[in-house]
Amino acid sequence: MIMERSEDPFLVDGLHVEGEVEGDGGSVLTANLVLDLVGEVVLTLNPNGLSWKVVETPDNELSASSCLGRKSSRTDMGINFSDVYAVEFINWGLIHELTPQNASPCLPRRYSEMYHFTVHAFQRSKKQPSLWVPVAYTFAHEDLNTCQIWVNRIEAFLSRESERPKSLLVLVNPRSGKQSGYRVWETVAPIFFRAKVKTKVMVTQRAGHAFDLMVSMPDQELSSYDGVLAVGGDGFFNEILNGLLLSRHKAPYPPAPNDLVQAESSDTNVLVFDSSAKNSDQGEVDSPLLLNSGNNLLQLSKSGSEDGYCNIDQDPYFQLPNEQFRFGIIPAGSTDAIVITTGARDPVTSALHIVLGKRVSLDIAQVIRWKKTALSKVEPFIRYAASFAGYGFYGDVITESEKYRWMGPVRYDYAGTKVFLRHRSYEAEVTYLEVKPEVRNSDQENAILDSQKKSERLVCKANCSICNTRPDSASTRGVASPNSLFSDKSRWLRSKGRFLSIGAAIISCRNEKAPDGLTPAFTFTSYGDESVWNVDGEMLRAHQLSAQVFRGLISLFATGPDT
Ligand SMILES: Nc1ncnc2c1ncn2[C@@H]1O[C@H](COP(=O)(O)OP(=O)(O)OP(=O)(O)O)[C@@H](O)[C@H]1O
Repeated sequence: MIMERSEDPFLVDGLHVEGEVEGDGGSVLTANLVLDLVGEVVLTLNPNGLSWKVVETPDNELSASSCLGRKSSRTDMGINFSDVYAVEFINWGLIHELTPQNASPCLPRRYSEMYHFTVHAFQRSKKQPSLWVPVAYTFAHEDLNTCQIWVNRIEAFLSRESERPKSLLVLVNPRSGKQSGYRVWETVAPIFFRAKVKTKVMVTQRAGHAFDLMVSMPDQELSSYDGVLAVGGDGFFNEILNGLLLSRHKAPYPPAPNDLVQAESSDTNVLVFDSSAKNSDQGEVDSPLLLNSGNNLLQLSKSGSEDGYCNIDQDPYFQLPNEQFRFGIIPAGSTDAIVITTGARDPVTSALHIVLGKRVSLDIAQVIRWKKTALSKVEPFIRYAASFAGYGFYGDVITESEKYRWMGPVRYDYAGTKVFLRHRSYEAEVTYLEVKPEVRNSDQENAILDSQKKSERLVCKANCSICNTRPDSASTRGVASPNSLFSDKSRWLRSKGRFLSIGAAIISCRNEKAPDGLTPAFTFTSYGDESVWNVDGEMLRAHQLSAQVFRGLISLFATGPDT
């Protein structure tokens, strides 16, 4: 390798910024620049990122970086492109060039005027590593051209990070939490601006507005975005999720409770799913989308899909599951359960994860209300939930808490305590699919045991190796549906009696501790008339209901620290 040093301020060894990189250590570009608050540094760009070394002069022995909370230049010598979300050319301006020796780091230092550019990245909060905070490094040089070349080269490397979004639809609920949705958006908007992510921001005017927007948005327009962000809480995210999925997700329903008839079997717990049985209310469904489960099973068998997922009439523009289109949440609500289960509850951390293009697959439950009261006709009504569907205690808490919305987030504590003290129980009948443990090889078994040792509460938030290497990995990457299990008559179990509560939490991807424990489908009949379900913070009144989980149905911009 021939190393050439020219009059050019850059030392270039085997430089191919747009292509393969050759050379010792892959160094691409090196130059002397001034790092703001530090002094002169030798800055090097390599395919993975930037690194710098302080040029030792008597004047810059000490860095004053601690004034801005930045690590000392002596320990913080580099940054990976995967952690850089923007580079900005700032033009001519003041640079805090040197810290006089022995001076207090926070005293004014020597200023120079130069051209400069800023590299924006994140660092983990020292107190709470799951929180990310933005950090900026400003480099300066007297020559305009030098700065521009650095900016162009860094931008070229950043543009290779193909997972990062370029265009997002942002829906803001001004009423979220303590009425702070818009303020939260204003806090994080500069991060998107710097990262050059185009945002179309819509502030909702009323409850249901986000739902209507998503339902009516043409698929072509939807596909022009890399994702949709909810600036709000779980209820608001739920509106967006439902607005998007309701007309676009096409799959067979789980069986209605009516479709499950008791088997003439000695085992009274075993139920048989009778796919030929006519639903007593058949014919009373008017919506073409809301077919009864019998019809859906017919479609399933006609589709001939091996995995049981019925891809009927998929829209040419917006397919589901959709790897490219992601949902995102900037938490601004009262509970923010989905953000908490997938990462850190902090708007800035979320925004940084989003611009860096982090991704997790999210399991989504489809909840179908068949009957509202014992006497009502079949009224199939669909809802999707990303975190939770619960009846009994949970339904009563949401009902009670609505009376105290004026209290803000504390309403849940207040309503929860009140409902708990009532100690009610609820009569119901539940049938559910038994999920048999899958046979794993010893490596997978060991990996699971290891992760369990590390943390009892460890949750798999990504398309992790264990989930991806499971024997049924095809069905865990988004095409999963328990429909293929519906016809397995031996798997339906029934439970009848009084319950304090019935709930199902849906957690992103899979919990490694219980990969086989997630009930993929259940049906429910209450003995009383209507019961209230809490479906991701929305009240759903139902007498008969069934639900199924679709694994990895949507992609989410991760907000988690470990993704
Ligand atoms: N402009 C608006 N005015 C009044 N209500 C709105 C408006 N926009 C949205 N909403 C409604 O506000 C409800 C609650 O919003 P959101 O989920 O953001 O906050 P939250 O209830 O405080 O938080 P969480 O759901 O996490 O407990 C949503 O169900 C939505 O329908």
